Amino acid sequence: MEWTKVTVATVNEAVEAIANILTENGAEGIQIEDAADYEHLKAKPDQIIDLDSIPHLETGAAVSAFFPETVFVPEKLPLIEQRVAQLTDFGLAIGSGKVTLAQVADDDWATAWKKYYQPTRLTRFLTVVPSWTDYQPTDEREALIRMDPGMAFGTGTHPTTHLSVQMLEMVLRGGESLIDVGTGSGVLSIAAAHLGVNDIRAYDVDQVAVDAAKENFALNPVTAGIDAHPNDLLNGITTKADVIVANILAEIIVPLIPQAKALLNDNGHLLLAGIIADKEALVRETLAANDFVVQEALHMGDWVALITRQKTDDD
Ligand SMILES: C[S@@+](CC[C@H](N)C(=O)[O-])C[C@H]1O[C@@H](n2cnc3c(N)ncnc32)[C@H](O)[C@@H]1O
Repeated sequence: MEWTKVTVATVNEAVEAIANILTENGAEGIQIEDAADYEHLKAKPDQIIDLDSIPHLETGAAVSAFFPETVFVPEKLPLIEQRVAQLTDFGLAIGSGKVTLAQVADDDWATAWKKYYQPTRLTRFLTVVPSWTDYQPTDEREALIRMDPGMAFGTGTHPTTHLSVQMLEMVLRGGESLIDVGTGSGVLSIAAAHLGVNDIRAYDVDQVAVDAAKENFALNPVTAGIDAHPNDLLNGITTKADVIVANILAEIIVPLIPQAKALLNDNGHLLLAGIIADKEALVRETLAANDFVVQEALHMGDWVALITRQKTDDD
């Protein structure tokens, strides 16, 4: 079968939003090349991957989407171009936003993105591993997150996911309850289970993500019994949790903050990632207005992640 490959030239901060636009318009696979990821990989001496084997960009980012023959892509293009251009209304830089088309054979894209996705050590104890490799832990304390990302965001190697897993490792001690808002491929729930959380609820507004998360939970013995559910943020959720984690764009985090305030147990933590540096002030203002204090800020490239908790009488 032949596929139409639509590539949008962009920059790091718009990658996720553009991938969403392409998926919503019928793409059945997404491939992301991001110079920021490659820079990040280059900086990590403990990386397991063969860097020379990775196709990469020197600057900027490119999001490619693969459309099956059943989709007439030229008809979709004006809408895709318009929606990409509108991302600037949300304060996202989109780079050139130039859209190009190519015809590719089935095997080309299936193997291209898999080649780019290699075992990656996210923290000292957690390594994310594509489900089709037979990678084994190098020491007894290394736990594996096995993933087939399918169409959902989150191979586990994106800087915002990386920061989220680091926050989980810093905050969790074992035995907590946790809500994963915007679970995507389920990677953060799997990480949380490895770190000892025994009550996990995973939600995503996108049914494709919910299905991918369920499949990935089944791939990992540690999350084998856990379910994922469709839900918009925390609307309608009434059961409290010790930790709420969300790796979503800042604009979506803002309405989440008051919801999280109502659903956190005493001494609980709200962990926020997916915040581009320009939006950090907006998120911090909303946190302060809802009586959260920022305990720690983590940075990777232009991305910021915040470990927060409710204010106490001692603050
Ligand atoms: C950046 S991805 C993060 C995926 C994964 N948690 C990770 O860290 O790799 C953001 C996810 O949030 C989901 N999302 C976006 N808006 C949402 C909303 N209003 N409610 C729930 N999920 C949402 C998207 O569908 C996407 O799967």
